[in-house]
Amino acid sequence: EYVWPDEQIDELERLLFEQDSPFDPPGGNIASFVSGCTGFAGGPGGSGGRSFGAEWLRNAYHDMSTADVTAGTGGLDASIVFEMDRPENVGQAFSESLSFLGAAYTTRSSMSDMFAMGAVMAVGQCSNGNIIIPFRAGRVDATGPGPSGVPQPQEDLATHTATFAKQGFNVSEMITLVACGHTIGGVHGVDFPEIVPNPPNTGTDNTVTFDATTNDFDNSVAKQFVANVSQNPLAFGQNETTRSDFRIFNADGGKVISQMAESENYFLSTCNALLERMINTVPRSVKLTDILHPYTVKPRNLFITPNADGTVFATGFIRIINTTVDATKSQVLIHPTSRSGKLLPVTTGIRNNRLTASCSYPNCGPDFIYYQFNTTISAKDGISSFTVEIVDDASGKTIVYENGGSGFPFSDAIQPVFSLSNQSVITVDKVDYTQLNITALVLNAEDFSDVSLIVPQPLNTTAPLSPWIQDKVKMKPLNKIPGTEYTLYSGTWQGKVPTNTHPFDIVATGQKSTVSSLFNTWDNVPQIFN
Ligand code: HEM
Repeated sequence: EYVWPDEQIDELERLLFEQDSPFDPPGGNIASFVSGCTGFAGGPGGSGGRSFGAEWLRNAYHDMSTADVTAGTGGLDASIVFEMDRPENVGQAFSESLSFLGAAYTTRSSMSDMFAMGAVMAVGQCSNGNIIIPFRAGRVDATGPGPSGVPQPQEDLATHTATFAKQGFNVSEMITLVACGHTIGGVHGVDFPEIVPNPPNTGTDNTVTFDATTNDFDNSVAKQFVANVSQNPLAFGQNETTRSDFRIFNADGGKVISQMAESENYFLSTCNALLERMINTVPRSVKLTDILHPYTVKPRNLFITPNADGTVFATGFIRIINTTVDATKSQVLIHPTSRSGKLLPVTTGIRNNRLTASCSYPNCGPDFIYYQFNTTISAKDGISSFTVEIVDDASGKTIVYENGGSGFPFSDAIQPVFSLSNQSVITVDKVDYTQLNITALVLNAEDFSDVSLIVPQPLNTTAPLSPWIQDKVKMKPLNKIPGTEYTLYSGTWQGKVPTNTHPFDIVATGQKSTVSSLFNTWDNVPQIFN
């Protein structure tokens, strides 16, 4: 069980398991772009005959393709974003993957982790949950292009065998991996006129799909190949030179592809295993985490607002896996602990019927229920953490979630006060700027020499992928709240429109200690429209 918070896990866990969430705008659900695995006729950036699911899978393979497992270099490292103009990377799959998956790129979710997750979601969605590739986090993004090395259809079998061997896959694995890739999507004549020369279906980028069930991650590609009734342009296309699938599927005399054709289960299980290996092929220096699983109990939006009467209002949401809690029969109790470790009065979590979350396709994870709590605490006591108790009213059984023993941290040492904060767009000399105006509560301000508002920004705004820099604004003390040890600070961060609204941090540093409130989403900051 995880201990919350965990900077390496939390954001990726949310993206992977909480795709449909009441807290995220609809566009925040990246899995929705591969929903149903169908082509996106009118979708943004898409045109008929294209499927984002197929593009995300191809994107992950091409990114991984430059791996040299003997040297321990390359692999899934997002270097593809610097390699899009190469002949081996023809087509809009890569720029579209970057724009859709890149929307989730943060200091806590590398682009390469997003590319891997895109493949997981594509295959999960397209197989209708028959393949759930386990996801590990921790991929590290390249800062420039890697060597060439993506296989191309006009190359001969010996070249392909050598290329796959360099990537760590033997001949049977090469056959499997190609069949697993070429079960969705197809060849687009607009990009490969030498393979699909005669527009067969104008208006769909002249696409010829690999098999008759292009929206299903299934073994049709193998079945049709073995039965000799395949439309796969890389197997039976008019151009013999580019029949790479034909040469590869026959590389072992047709053994593996026949096995895949005979058994859908075999097809699915070998694809699962090899695609997992594919997305976990990373430079030797990179250490991936264990397989991600959902938190049983995960807090969200823990806020503190000071009152005028020497108290603070503490509120938050608790996400609970729905098999752990019975919506009608369970009670969820929050046990807050004061700053000094004293137990404060218990408060009951309230379930809101609208606040449920889940992922988007079968088998990808559990459903969640959100409970909200709020409590008023004397500013003298303050708050440091809480535990969550789930009581089954029917049986009287109780489980306490202690987050590894110390409770879930919820500290009033430093907190943004959203009711006193805002965001807006201002125009200076005809240039638009986004302003983030944050007021924060700081306990025992005399302990700190610096209080800063930090909004990570790309180091290089014109590069397709850039590391982050910590764009820092010093916050100024406003006033001490009477009858408390809290001081309000305020700071304004400005960014040129279009602004990168990366989650922001508030950090107070002093000789004795550093306290922080990290990764706060702009969604909680009220907007002012000028
Ligand atoms: C010798 C190896 C391979 C060659 C020569 C090859 C070649 C191609 C070509 C020419 C296309 C058409 C792209 C387009 O028109 O947009 C394509 C599509 C595709 N490839 Fe491969 N491929 C190989 C291996 C793989 C592997 C190992 C995977 C993944 C496991 C994969 C996944 C895909 C997918 C999903 C598409 C469909 C893309 C779409 O519809 O937008 N390919 N491949």
